[in-house]
Amino acid sequence: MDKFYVDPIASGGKFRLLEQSDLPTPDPDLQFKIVIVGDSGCGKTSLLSSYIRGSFPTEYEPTIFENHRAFLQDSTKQHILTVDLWDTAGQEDYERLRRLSYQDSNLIILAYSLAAKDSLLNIPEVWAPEILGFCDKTPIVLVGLKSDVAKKQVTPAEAYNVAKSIGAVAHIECSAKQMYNVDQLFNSCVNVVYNKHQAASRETARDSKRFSKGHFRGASAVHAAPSMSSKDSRDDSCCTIV
Ligand SMILES: Nc1nc2c(ncn2[C@@H]2O[C@H](COP(=O)(O)OP(=O)(O)OP(=O)(O)O)[C@@H](O)[C@H]2O)c(=O)[nH]1
Repeated sequence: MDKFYVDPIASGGKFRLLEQSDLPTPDPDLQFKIVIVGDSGCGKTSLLSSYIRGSFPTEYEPTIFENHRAFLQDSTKQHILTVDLWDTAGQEDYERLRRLSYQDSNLIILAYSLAAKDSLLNIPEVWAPEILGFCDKTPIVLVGLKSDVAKKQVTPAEAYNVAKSIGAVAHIECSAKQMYNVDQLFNSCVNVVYNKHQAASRETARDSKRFSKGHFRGASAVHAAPSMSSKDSRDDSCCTIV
């Protein structure tokens, strides 16, 4: 069995993280929000630091809440994406605050530590139900952190089964400490949000073409329009807390 998998929606493009100093104008309609959640101490903050700053934090400080804005360019250099990365608290004390983070998210990175079996067991027990409660249409990427540890407590088969059971679009192992697979993880995540956005734009363009050609004239148009709009709202992966 493969250690990792990446569904087609999480692959295809290559996105390069840009320095703030050489930043061309970002595309205003290509703005995405990615939230990372998982057990306290599983390595979420270190992963984000490793990706954005290229450095591994030496001290552990429990996160309450933190945001990072990243700009990425696609390989054709036609688009600049704005990606807001939301770091959340794994600690129970900050549960209420964390739950506010899910609003309008385009993707959830659900993290566990390869050095702590409980953190994987908590994926279906704690984290998947919490995510489903707030944004049941938002895609999930499962990530196993601390892949550098000598004694792993999680087997590839166990992680694979959990990933499949929660419907994750990808499962990847990373090490923030060794910078292993970190760029690949975020590239997959950005592919998911970008591919979904492009698919939705193509759908909208097709719909307006059909309307402009008059395909929805007459009685059938009255029925077709509402069902299309309800499908659009189901396909929109953002979640809203009410
Ligand atoms: N060996 C190893 N240790 C890591 C790695 N990533 C993080 N750690 C260590 O794990 C501990 C917790 O890391 P954090 O990134 O702060 O964990 P967190 O998930 O953000 O924790 P909370 O803020 O409490 O939710 C720290 O002592 C890190 O040094 C890694 O890739 N390998």
